[in-house]
Amino acid sequence: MKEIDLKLPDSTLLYYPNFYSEEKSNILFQELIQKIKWKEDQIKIFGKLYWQPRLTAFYANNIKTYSYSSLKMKPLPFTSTLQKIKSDIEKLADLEFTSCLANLYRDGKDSNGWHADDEKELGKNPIIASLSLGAERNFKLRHKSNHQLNHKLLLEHGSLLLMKGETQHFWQHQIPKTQKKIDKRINLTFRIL
Ligand SMILES: O=C(O)CCC(=O)C(=O)O
Ligand SMILES: [Fe+2]
Repeated sequence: MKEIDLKLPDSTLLYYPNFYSEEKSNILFQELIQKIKWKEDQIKIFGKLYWQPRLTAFYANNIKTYSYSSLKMKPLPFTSTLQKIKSDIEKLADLEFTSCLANLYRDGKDSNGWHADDEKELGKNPIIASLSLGAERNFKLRHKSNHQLNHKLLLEHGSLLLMKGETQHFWQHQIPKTQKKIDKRINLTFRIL
């Protein structure tokens, strides 16, 4: 499988543009759009409630909750499709994930603001596997101590991005809004909790 090492400092970022074929990705996209229990959540920022600019769902094979942005997500049991995707990714990454946070970006107005996946429950150097399906979106990275040090990666349909090592310690990432008229995008981030 084609592997692209982004080779950014203080990080390990590996990109697999064709983790799933176009045909397989189309099938998975349709299944996940229908079967995932997508919901709209409110998050609190400095005491004020806002709708999160995307839909989310949380799945796991344990009962550990995931907390971020004042949200506490209780897991649902993995669906068979998610379980299959999880095991495909585990073969490549050579480790086992417990949990999956799913994101649905309905259009270009949906987004995910600057953050690092550095919550305590993920451990010291978390390994996160991020699968993209549907519309392509830009993934932006910036170094925490120098925002001039940044990178842009187009996350393609059927692609997988592995974030490892000290990436979450030194870097933030985001999916910015876009003015372009674009369709839905699903992102699955597999994690160990
Ligand atoms: O949608 C993406 O590619 C990124 C999602 C993300 O960063 C997250 O859920 O923590
Ligand atoms: Fe993230």
